[in-house]
Amino acid sequence: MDLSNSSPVITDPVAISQPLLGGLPSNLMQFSVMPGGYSGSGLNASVSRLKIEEVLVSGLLDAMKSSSPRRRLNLAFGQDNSSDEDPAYSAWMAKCPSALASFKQIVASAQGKKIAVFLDYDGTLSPIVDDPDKAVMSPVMRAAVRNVAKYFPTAIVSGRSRNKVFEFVKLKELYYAGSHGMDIMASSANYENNSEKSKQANLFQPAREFLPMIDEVTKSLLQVVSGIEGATVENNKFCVSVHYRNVAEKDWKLVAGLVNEVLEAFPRLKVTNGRMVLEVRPVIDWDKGKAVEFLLKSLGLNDSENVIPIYIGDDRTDEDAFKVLRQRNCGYGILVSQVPKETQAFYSLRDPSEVMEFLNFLVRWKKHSM
Ligand SMILES: O=P(O)(O)OC[C@H]1O[C@H](O[C@H]2O[C@H](CO)[C@@H](O)[C@H](O)[C@H]2O)[C@H](O)[C@@H](O)[C@@H]1O
Repeated sequence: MDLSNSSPVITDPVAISQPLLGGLPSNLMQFSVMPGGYSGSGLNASVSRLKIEEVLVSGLLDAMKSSSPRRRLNLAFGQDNSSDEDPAYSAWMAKCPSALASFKQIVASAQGKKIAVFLDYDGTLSPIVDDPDKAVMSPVMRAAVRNVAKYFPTAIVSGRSRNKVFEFVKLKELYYAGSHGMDIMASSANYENNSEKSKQANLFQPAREFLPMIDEVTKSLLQVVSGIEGATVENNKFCVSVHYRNVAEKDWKLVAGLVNEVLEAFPRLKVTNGRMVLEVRPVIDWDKGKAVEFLLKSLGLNDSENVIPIYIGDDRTDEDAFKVLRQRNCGYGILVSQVPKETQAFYSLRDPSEVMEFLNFLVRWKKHSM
């Protein structure tokens, strides 16, 4: 499929019009990007403004998870079952049951249908670590993903840049959507030695217009956080991450304040809060959910009667994908979490090791049902 002209470039809400979609294949016309968050003639200031309290709460929750004394003790003994004993977690599990325990129901509903697998990267395929450059995927996890891709169309949908996540995953047989879905390679063949022209033809980059702005904001962010110990900035091509995982808690507010200040000069960018990371990205109506819809459509898997998409992710940005699956009333979102969270997912898994187990279950089930 040639997607070379299909990236609708958005410069101005008023300028959004069909001619921009000239080269988009007709079945993908619905994937035009509308500006999200614009209010009237300008941007609502709250769109880009970060709620500093939110940074504190979500950062603290994340920190608590990795530092609770009981969990540290359990980990030291090679087990991590602390959340089993927590009544709040058990109550949550009743609403969002384990995808391992519910495996039979999941595959029963997929009988005679085609499963498509969508996987987030950080916190899903690789454990969360302090240094984002060291978030490698274990060889056993890679083998599990490779096996899954032998039987089911499989895509990685990550906040990382597409190239970076490919460097971690290293599997040419998958589809990749980087930058929170804003950089989609709709053909796995393009990780072979194909020409630049053919690679471009299969790219869908709805925020291409924002590249210079992202480079510019990266420079400003690097400058403002340079004095804060532990703060780092990661350019993810169509979005930027400001990491505060290694920043002293007393300075989290400062980091959030500085990011807010920088964004005053970039009204077409917004910021959201992930796992101890502030994610700056274009204000366009495009997210991981839209990316999943796009991939389903472009891979010929849009038949919701006969295709069961399974999306596994751990982060807030994955909620957009869970929501899409709920709204389509097909497939399952699976949240990776060790703490109760408000979610649109149907099922849960506790950590990447359970994700691997689930993927292995899928492969075994498929082999036996063939
Ligand atoms: O959509 P994802 O693939 O989950 O990407 C979201 C962010 O993931 C990475 O940051 C997270 O993982 C790091 C490594 O474990 C960790 O150090 C950091 O605190 C986490 O937030 C990535 O580095 C970010 O750029 C992504 O936005």
